[in-house]
Amino acid sequence: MPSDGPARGGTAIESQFNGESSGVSPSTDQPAGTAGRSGSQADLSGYSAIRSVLRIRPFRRLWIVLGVASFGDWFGLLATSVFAAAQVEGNTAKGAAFGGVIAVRLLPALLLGPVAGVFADRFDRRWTMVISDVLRFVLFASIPLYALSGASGARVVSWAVIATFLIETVTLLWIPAKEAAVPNLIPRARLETANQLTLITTYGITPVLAAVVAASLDGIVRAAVGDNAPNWAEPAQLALWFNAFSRLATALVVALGIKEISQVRDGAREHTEQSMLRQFVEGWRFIGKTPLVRGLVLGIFGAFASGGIVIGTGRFFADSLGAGDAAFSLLFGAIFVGLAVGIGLGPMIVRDLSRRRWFGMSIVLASASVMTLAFAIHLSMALVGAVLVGAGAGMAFLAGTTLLGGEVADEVRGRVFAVVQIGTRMVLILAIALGSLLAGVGGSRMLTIADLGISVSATRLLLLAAGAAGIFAGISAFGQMDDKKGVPVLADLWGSIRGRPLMPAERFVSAGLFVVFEGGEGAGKSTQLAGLAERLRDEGRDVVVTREPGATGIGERIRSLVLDTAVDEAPSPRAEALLYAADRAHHVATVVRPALVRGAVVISDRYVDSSLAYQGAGRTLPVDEVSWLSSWATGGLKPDLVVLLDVDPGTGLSRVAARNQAADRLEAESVAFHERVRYAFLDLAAADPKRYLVLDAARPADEIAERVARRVKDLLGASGANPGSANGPDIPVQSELSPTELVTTERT
Ligand SMILES: Nc1ncnc2c1ncn2[C@@H]1O[C@H](COP(=O)(O)OP(=O)(O)OP(=O)(O)O)[C@@H](O)[C@H]1O
Ligand SMILES: Cc1cn([C@H]2C[C@H](O)[C@@H](COP(=O)(O)O)O2)c(=O)[nH]c1=O
Repeated sequence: MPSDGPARGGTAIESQFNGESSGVSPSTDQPAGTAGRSGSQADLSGYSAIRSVLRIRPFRRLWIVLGVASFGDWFGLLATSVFAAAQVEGNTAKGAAFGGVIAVRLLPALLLGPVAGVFADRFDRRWTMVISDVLRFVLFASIPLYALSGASGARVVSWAVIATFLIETVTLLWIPAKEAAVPNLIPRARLETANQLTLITTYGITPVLAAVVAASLDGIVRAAVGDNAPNWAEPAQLALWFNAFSRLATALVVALGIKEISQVRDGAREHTEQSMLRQFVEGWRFIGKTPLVRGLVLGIFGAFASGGIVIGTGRFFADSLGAGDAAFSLLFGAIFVGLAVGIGLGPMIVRDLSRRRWFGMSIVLASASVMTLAFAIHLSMALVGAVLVGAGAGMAFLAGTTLLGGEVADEVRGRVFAVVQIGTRMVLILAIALGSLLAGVGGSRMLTIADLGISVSATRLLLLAAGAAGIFAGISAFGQMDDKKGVPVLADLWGSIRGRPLMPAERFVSAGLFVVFEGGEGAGKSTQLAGLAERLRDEGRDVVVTREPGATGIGERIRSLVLDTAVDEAPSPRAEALLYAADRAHHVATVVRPALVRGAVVISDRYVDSSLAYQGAGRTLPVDEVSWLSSWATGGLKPDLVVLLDVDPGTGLSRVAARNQAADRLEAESVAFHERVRYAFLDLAAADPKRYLVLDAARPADEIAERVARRVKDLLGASGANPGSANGPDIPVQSELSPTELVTTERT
């Protein structure tokens, strides 16, 4: 089986990029779930992202030799099987020889796999790779050499089987060493692109190329040397020689050209002091105890199990559609097309979606598509389903490998990869075997429901069950790994596709209460806010009175920029929205949050809703964009209570005019503008009545003050906000944005 999988980068060693990294510094402290992505990465187009990855010399060299070796492996896989079959006479013997070589390739993983990862974490990975490749060179070359020695066909096949077993055993040591080493060559930000590149090379380009070359090799050889070609020029033997020398080339390049692979970090050195048994046990313990890794492993196994069922039942399924072998090949091809689409285009589609979420969602997509196959009544439906199965599986594979590389520590990476690699093989083989066995045994029954004749076949029931199991695995993986708990999944996906993923609320513990006064011009906010503060202070509470814009030094300057008509140049609507957001970000970070943490009652004259009403409805900017901006600026902090003083713009503006001060830039806006603002406020309140207290601002000020005080008192009773203490209570009170409320677009 081709042995070079994706690169799983995580921690980069800066010195490796000297002169070649185009100044991108590696990052080791990205938040969970973002492995493989960063702002800079997201900004790069697919082509320039690939170019920037290939500028990293050690990775470029490795990618080239791995491409050649992968071609050699596919070529070798085809060749060894055909070669073995060619050595014996009769269909049964040929079939046994062909199948024997394939089966023997899978066997070592089952027997020796569990210890392979320990080698990768224990010994120098470069030399593990080099020695493994030299051994593989010798073993691959030994098969055609033995055939040339004149040994009987049966002996040659026996040796081919033994050599293949040994090659696969050595490969088991090589894969985890390579997988665990490559992440150290690539900065996290470029990991996903590196994985795309290696996956497409390994599972897309090289197998196709190998199949084409294998199919045309016979003709090429005959054209070159005529019909009496010497034994060594037999296509199968040539393929084995190529496979052998490609491994020698890999060994040489890794030994002499990619010395960076040998670099070991301190943590890894400590572990080499442990016994192999201890390291082995610790590897399993790590997988069992770490939710992320557990989720990844479960998800990958689930996806491979449903994939295996699809492959195992493929032929029966094609028959159930009334189509034959051609349909089976088409379906198989459709899955590969889907895989390529998922791996190649997936990241461009989902953009900055959390990779942890993407992983679970992709498994659910693949599994749901498996389920739809069960209901396909026409080949065209089945083809669409098969493309989606492939796309989901491809995206899950890419996300999973990137996450494993980016978030599993270097010192256990080899063991984790070994478990994944062995587990997937076992699950795949079992699922294929079980799928074809059950589909064959189960046959198909015709049920008549009402007047409809419905064919219920075991194949379709199996597909249904596999899809359901896959969905279960995907949802479980999602639950274990989710790094944006509570943020609505579909809205997050949709937002990400549009370039605006939702953010989880920033973690912080509030011990206070956050009250905001909102309303149009002259509604009486300042009057009410001052009254409430006074009452609370009289009760001995720690009260912080603040406002937007202009509560801080920076805020004051922003206030002047947006409102002061003496500043000649009026900001454009988008600039205005950004300025308010900047004021808010600074205000929340330096005034509001610290006060809430301390246990104070924070009362603010205006907050996020003003932006939604004025910049959104008033200036007619897209409200969801303004909302996203504010969410980002505040880290998702929402008030506990919004007191909306609803006023007719005519009344409010006349109160303002009575002050005999020059109108600021927004007060000077048209009545229609202020009407839009008023109704936007009312809409916001209607969408979340529990959080709002809407009062008629035309009522007497005292009456309004009473109503506000009563509501705040209730809240203070419920929240336990700290009266007068400079230190918050030990028990945190949740004042954070409830995640479902992040999508303020929904309410507007
Ligand atoms: N309920 C009320 N009835 C009548 N007048 C009021 C009432 N509340 C406040 N006022 C008066 O209306 C004017 C504006 O009040 P205030 O400054 O409190 O409003 P505001 O909403 O803060 O205004 P701005 O939008 O300019 O910030 C003041 O002169 C105030 O005395
Ligand atoms: C926070 C915020 C405010 N505005 C507008 C609303 C008012 O016209 C002024 C603030 O003046 P006030 O006398 O302090 O009420 O700014 C806005 O347009 N967008 C916002 O986010």
